[in-house]
Amino acid sequence: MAVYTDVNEEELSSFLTSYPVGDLLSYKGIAEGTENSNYLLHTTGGSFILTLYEKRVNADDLPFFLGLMQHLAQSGVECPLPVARQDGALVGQLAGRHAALITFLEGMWLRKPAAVHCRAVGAALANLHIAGSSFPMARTNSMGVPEWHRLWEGSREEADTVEPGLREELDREMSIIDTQWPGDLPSGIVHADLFPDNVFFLGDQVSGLIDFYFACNDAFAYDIAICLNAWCFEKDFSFNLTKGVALLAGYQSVRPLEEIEVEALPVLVRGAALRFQLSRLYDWLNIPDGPLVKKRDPLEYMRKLRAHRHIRSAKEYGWTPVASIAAAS
Ligand SMILES: Nc1ncnc2c1ncn2[C@@H]1O[C@H](COP(=O)(O)OP(=O)(O)OP(=O)(O)O)[C@@H](O)[C@H]1O
Ligand SMILES: N[C@@H](CCO)C(=O)O
Repeated sequence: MAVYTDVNEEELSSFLTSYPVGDLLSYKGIAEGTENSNYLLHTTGGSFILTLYEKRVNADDLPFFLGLMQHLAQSGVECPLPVARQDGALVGQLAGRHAALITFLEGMWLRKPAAVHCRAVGAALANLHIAGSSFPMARTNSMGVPEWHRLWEGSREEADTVEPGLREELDREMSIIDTQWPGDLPSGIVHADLFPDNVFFLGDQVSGLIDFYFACNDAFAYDIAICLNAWCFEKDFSFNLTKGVALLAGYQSVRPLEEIEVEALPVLVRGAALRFQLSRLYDWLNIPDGPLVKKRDPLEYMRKLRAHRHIRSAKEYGWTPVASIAAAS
């Protein structure tokens, strides 16, 4: 559970007087998420999510994240709308943290997404990429390759305590990525963390995307690579090609991939697995255990990474040219 910061009723009620949301009826901490503290609020004005930003979110980035949500919501992407305070600001202060209120989205995230959901998420991702192109702000990826080195430096010495041999294996992965990571791919606003728990569904339709706190400017195909990792593996760590086909076809139904992106896909997928392997390993080794903190499996992405080593082409992830998708449908 991720409630790092407790909020009492009195301070919350006082905080809410700055927002046009009426009076507090009830609130409770949300037992999911790992980065920030989240509360579900019911007020006389409706239901909202209150987020208190914890240490990994830089306060200077909040105008970008909240402005992006506002821009995407206004461009037809289903995502929460930040609620402005009476003075127009989107960010306030609560319990010693920067805090924001966003609208509550109906729907639920899927523990076992099927191919039909992978297709829908692929299309939603491409819509986000297109809608993001008119967003005027930019943000460097704070979880890009330079940060992977920092995470690795902070984990390397103790890596073998998690699994013998991990240090040598990840040293090799880091040097492969350093030499093969592509530049100059089509880029723009990316979500950078579009895992199943960040996509809500009503039936088979996407009802909303949440958690834009890693969003940044980066290669569109890297965002697809993150989704292939997060959506298309089975519990036994085998890659489900049917889901890969569906996700990529959904994406290409909105934005066909350029050849340069198709060529780069295998190394991007491998790098995306490395990114989550490193952040989870770092957290596993460096964040103190606590009853309200859920740390994620530090080896899940290692197993995915190992599966990627055998893959050489985008076709093995399910990519097919747009013309053959059209001919088949
Ligand atoms: N707008 C929303 N509408 C409904 N529920 C929401 C909304 N935003 C967040 N939630 C709920 O809060 C949970 C945590 O939110 P979120 O994923 O943003 O937190 P986080 O700490 O940043 O987590 P993560 O580890 O995924 O980065 C979600 O799983 C969801 O249940
Ligand atoms: N989606 C990330 C958590 C950070 O948002 C992970 O599963 O490691």
